[in-house]
Amino acid sequence: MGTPGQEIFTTADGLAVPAVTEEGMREVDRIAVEDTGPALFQMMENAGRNLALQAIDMMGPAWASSKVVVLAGTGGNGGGGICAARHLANRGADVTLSVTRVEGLGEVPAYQRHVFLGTQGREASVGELPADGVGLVIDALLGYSLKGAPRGAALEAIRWANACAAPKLSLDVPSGVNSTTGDTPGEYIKPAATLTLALPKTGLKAHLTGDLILADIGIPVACYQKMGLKYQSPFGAAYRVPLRQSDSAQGERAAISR
Ligand SMILES: NC(=O)C1=CN([C@@H]2O[C@H](COP(=O)(O)OP(=O)(O)OC[C@H]3O[C@@H](n4cnc5c(N)ncnc54)[C@H](O)[C@@H]3O)[C@@H](O)[C@H]2O)[C@H](O)CC1
Ligand SMILES: [K+]
Repeated sequence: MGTPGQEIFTTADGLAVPAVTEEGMREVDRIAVEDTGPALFQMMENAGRNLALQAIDMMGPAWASSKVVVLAGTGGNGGGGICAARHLANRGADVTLSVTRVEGLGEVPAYQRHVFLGTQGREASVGELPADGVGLVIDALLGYSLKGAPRGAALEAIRWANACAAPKLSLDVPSGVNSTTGDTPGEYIKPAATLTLALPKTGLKAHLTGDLILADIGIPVACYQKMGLKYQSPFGAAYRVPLRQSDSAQGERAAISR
């Protein structure tokens, strides 16, 4: 379920965390949904809440007066972004949500949007997004189900984000990056940080992710054991922990910054 490549992900304490391919992560999801839990609604809520907290950390003390733009796709990745948009708006942040195709939203992401619509947050199409004054862009366009080069409304949103000077925070995987291989078949987001869910993905190369943070979405150890993964929880008392990658690109980055 892990490898290709020699990706080794470790916490600051040196604990190794197993990486999974798209197929491996789908299997985690399947076991959770059909057997151990949590349900998709719960996992997405945990993802979105962690994402909102990470966004607040990135914006610093001025977060409540910063403009946040949340770019959301139609699938599970978008659902986490919409959930984060609600948590931020509930706290009085200035949030604009842009969903690529509202009519294409899956059931759980559509429910997340229904809840978001009860907040003070705004919705806008990509063409209506502010050109400047944005403090943070949350990238929840495409996750581990990316197939080929981004196209259509997702591509338009990636282009808008890449032209925007604000730092980006990607959910699970930078949109446009293949979560298994790290390939970029077309345009892709270049984030300052990536918050990945449950387990790191094999394609999360250091030169693509910015800071890499792992978020707990409530999956029990039994789920990973059923997959035969050697897993020890890296979270301790936290819900988010920074990870280090030891792929060759990180070596290159370290060499450049020395
Ligand atoms: N256990 C977990 O880790 C959980 C992860 N979650 C998040 O869900 C996504 C995966 O969700 P999924 O619905 O499978 O798909 P995506 O959101 O990645 O993609 C949505 C949608 O995008 C379309 N698409 C695919 N390729 C392209 C392309 N090249 N251009 C344009 N559009 C494209 C396609 O139609 C897809 O359906 C995972 O990454 C996590 O963020 C859940 O929150 C729950 C548990
Ligand atoms: K993403």
